[in-house]
Amino acid sequence: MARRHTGLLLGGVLLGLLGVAASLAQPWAVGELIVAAGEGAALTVPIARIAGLFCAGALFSSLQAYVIGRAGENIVLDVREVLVGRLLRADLTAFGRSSQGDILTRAVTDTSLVRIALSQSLAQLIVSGAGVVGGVVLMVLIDPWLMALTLGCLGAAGLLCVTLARRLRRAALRNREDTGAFAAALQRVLSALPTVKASRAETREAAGIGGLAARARRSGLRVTASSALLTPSVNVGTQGALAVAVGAGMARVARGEMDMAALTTFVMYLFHLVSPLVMFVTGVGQFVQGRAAVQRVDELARLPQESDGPAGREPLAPLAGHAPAVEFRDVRFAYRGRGRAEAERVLDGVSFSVPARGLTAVVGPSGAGKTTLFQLVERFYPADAGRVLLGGRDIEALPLDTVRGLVGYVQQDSAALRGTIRENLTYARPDAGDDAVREAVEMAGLTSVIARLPHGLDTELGDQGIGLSGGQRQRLCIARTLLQRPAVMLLDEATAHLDSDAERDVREVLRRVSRRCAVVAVAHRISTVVDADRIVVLDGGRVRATGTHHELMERDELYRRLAGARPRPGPGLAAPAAGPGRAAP
Ligand SMILES: Nc1ncnc2c1ncn2[C@@H]1O[C@H](COP(=O)(O)OP(=O)(O)OP(=O)(O)O)[C@@H](O)[C@H]1O
Repeated sequence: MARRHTGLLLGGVLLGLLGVAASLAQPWAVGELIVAAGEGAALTVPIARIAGLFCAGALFSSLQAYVIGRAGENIVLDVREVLVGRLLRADLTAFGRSSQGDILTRAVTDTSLVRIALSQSLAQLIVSGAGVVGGVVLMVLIDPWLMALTLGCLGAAGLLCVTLARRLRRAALRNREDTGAFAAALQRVLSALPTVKASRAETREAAGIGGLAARARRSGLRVTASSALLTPSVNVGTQGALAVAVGAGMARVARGEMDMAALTTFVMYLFHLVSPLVMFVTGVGQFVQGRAAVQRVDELARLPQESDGPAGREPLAPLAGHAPAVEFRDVRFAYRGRGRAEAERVLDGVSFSVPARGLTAVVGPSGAGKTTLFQLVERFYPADAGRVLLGGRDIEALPLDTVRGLVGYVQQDSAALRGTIRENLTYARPDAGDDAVREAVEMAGLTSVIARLPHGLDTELGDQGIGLSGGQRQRLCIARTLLQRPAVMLLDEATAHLDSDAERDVREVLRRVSRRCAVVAVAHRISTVVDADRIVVLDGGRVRATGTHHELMERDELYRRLAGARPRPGPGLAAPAAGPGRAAP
């Protein structure tokens, strides 16, 4: 990515090198001034030359700082754009393994450090390195013997710096990780603040997060200690070199092996070497710290991505009428979660089909795999074996965009986003007109709710839709999905938060929608699905029975239990009796 901005970076480096050239010429110009003064010649030209070189040096170095800073901001923008794109298209299994706080730290703070590593410090290294090399070469030309002595002192300081830089890099990486852990812990509690308060866990959490902040401080101090040692070690080296150069140089002048102008020029170069040397070493420090951030950003950018499926976009034609809208054929699936060697199978040979029109309900005990079925239809995860078909076509053979355009999904936790109600409604179809929005709102039974809000459709909601009740949020999500006009609508516990009146309304909505497309609803409350055209009973990742409410009440024991009916007496199903261990309440 830095390579894309080579032009600006090279321009900045060139300006920096011009600045170096101007400052390297300054001691030479001072030497010329001394010679001219010694000979009693006119001083106007040498003084003007020195002034010109000072101004040019200052101009070039400030231009360099601006151009390099600009390249750095451009690089950060590119990195962030790519990161955001990759995060939004990340594979959900891989995404689930990362902590969101750590992702945020990498995307926000580490990318800023990347700028320093890839632009400022890199350019600083090149420019100040050139200043050091240029100065050393000129000093060798003036007096190689004196320069050899000086280099001895600088070399010792250089070795120390390399050791410190290595330590700094390790400390910086550790510090970035500790900062990420702190952010992750903070994000964890902020996203569940009401739970934290209700559990009276504020003090405990504050202590835990405070501990992580203290750990970040400790590794930050190690970074500071290593970088604080870097610059003084160069200073000691250059001061030692200066003392040696002046002492040995004066002895050479006294012996007549060197003239005073040459020694002055040499010492001035040595002074001039200090600044680029310090900058070089600071640049090394920043660069190694930035490299630690680059490594973390790079890891984030490698997050596995969802595959788009076949190239191109297939038109969102309604599904063919003759084929089932959705069909599961012997589907097996297990979540590959964090550090689980052997993932537990969640779906174990599921087969059933959903007609192109009508209401199909999926019921079953908690953990039976109902939500997982929906996740596979949305292609959030691929099936391990078997096939999921959409309108008779294997979803793996359809472009991802087409699959998600055809399928509308109202999640169990009714996700609403920060923004206005209108923005939430048109999220899946930003071009929806007012009439379409009104129709969807009406169908989802939200008209009166919105009419009571102070700004109607333009009322702002907080994070996760704060500002609406759970049931209202759920209906908002239903309206959003309706607006998308999907061929298959998946509703996960769409009536869980509704009272019986609202539930009756939503049931009516589902009935109406199911005349237009296939509706598949997961429900715990059997009352929501009694009038479903077909009910699939899922248990332990397998389809246990299918049929209408009456058929299942007749023949399926689990369904009767879910429906809250009295179990029929039969083998192995004795009516509950109070045993000796059970006390009456
Ligand atoms: N992202 C995930 N990673 C790992 N395991 C998961 C994940 N999501 C669900 N599971 C596991 O898969 C199993 C089925 O979960 P699923 O959410 O499909 O059940 P469900 O029938 O919808 O349950 P409920 O009615 O309680 O919502 C559960 O045992 C659960 O622990």
